[in-house]
Amino acid sequence: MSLKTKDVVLSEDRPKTLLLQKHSDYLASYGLNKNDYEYCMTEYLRMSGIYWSLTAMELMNQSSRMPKEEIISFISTCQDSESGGISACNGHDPHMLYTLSAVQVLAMYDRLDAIDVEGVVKFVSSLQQEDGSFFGDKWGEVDTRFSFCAVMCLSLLHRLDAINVNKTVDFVVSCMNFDGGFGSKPGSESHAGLIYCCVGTLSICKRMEVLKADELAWWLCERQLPSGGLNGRPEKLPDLCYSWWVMSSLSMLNRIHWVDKKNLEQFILACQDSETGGFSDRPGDIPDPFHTLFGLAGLSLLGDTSIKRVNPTYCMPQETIDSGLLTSNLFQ
Ligand SMILES: CN(C(=O)[C@H](Cc1cnc[nH]1)NC(=O)OCc1ccccc1)[C@@H](Cc1ccccc1)C(=O)N[C@@H](Cc1c[nH]c2ccccc12)C(=O)NO
Ligand SMILES: [Zn+2]
Repeated sequence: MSLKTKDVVLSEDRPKTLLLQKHSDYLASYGLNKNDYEYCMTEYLRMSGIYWSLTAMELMNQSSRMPKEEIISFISTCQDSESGGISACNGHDPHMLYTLSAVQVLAMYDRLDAIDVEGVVKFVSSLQQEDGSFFGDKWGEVDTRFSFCAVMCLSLLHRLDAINVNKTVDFVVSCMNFDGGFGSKPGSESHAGLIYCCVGTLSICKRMEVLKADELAWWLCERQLPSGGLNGRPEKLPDLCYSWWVMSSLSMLNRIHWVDKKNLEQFILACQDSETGGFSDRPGDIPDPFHTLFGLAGLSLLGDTSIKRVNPTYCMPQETIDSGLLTSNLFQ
C-alpha cells in the first residue's frame, strides 16, 4: 500500500496567468521547420497534430494564423480512394483515428466538400463487427476508442444511419466495470481516456441512461491530487491532458462541480512554458501541441471566458457544433 501519494509540488515561481499570445506564437511557428527532429518523429500522427493545433488556435480565436489552404489540400491527398479512409500522412495506412481528425478539421473549416464524404462513411461502417465493436483499420485491432471515432465522425457527417447504433451501445456497455468506468475492451481496467471515449459514444448515441453515473463520477473526481492535477488511474502521477479526459467526462455527466476548480486551474496554468509558449504534461516538462490543446480546452471547461467555449463531447469549438446542427436541421 502506498503511504505517500505520487504527486508534483507546484513551485512559487510558476506561471499564474494565462499567456495566450505566447501559446498562439508557439503553435503558429510549430512545424515550420520540416526537418525538426520532433516534427519528423511525429509523422505517424500528423493528421491528429493538425487537429490539435487548429482546435487550440480556434479556441484562442487565432486560427487565421494557420495555413488553411495548405491544410485542406494535405487532407485531400491523404484520403485512400479504394477504402475511403484517411491516413495520418501520405503513404501511411488509412485509420479510424486520422479519419476522425481529418473530419474534425474540415468541419471546423466548413470544407467537408474537400473529401469524398461517402467514401469516409463506407470506410467507417465497414469496420463495425458483429458484436457492435469497431476495428481501427484493416489489421483488426478492437478498442472502444474506435467506437468513439466511428460515432463522432459519422455524427459530424450526419450519417449515424450507416452503422448499427444499438449494437455499438451494447459493445460499450459490455466494457463497463464494477467501478462504473470503462477500458478498451470487455474486462480491461478503467482508464480516464477510455472513459471519455465511452461516455462520449453514449452521449452521441443519446443512451447516457445506461451509465452508473454516481459511481463513475466518484471514480473520476478521485483522480484529483493535492497539487490540484488529475491522473488517469489510481497511483499515477498527475498529467495535464487528464484534466481534459476527466473534466469532459464529468461535464457530460453534469457533475463538473465535483472537482476543486480553483486547484485544478492552478495546476493547468503551472503547466505553461513562459519562455516558448505552449503547455506540457507536467510543470517544467517540454510543451507540445497535444497538451497545449487540452490545457486550453480544460480552462475553457472551467469557465475561462478569454477562451472560446469548447464542446465537451467533440473537443471542438461549441460554435462549430452549433452551426453543424443547424445545417442538419436545414436538410432534414
Ligand atoms: C496516442 N496518444 C496517447 O496515447 C497519449 C499519450 C500520453 C499523453 N499524455 C500521457 N500519455 N495518451 C492519451 O491520449 O491518453 C488519453 C486517451 C487514451 C485513450 C483514448 C482516449 C484518450 C495521443 C498522442 C500522443 C502520443 C504521445 C505523447 C503525447 C500525445 C493521442 O493521439 N491521443 C488521442 C486520444 C483521443 C482524443 N480523442 C479521441 C477520440 C477517439 C480516440 C482517441 C482519442 C488524441 O488526442 N487524438 O486526437
Ligand atoms: Zn498527457
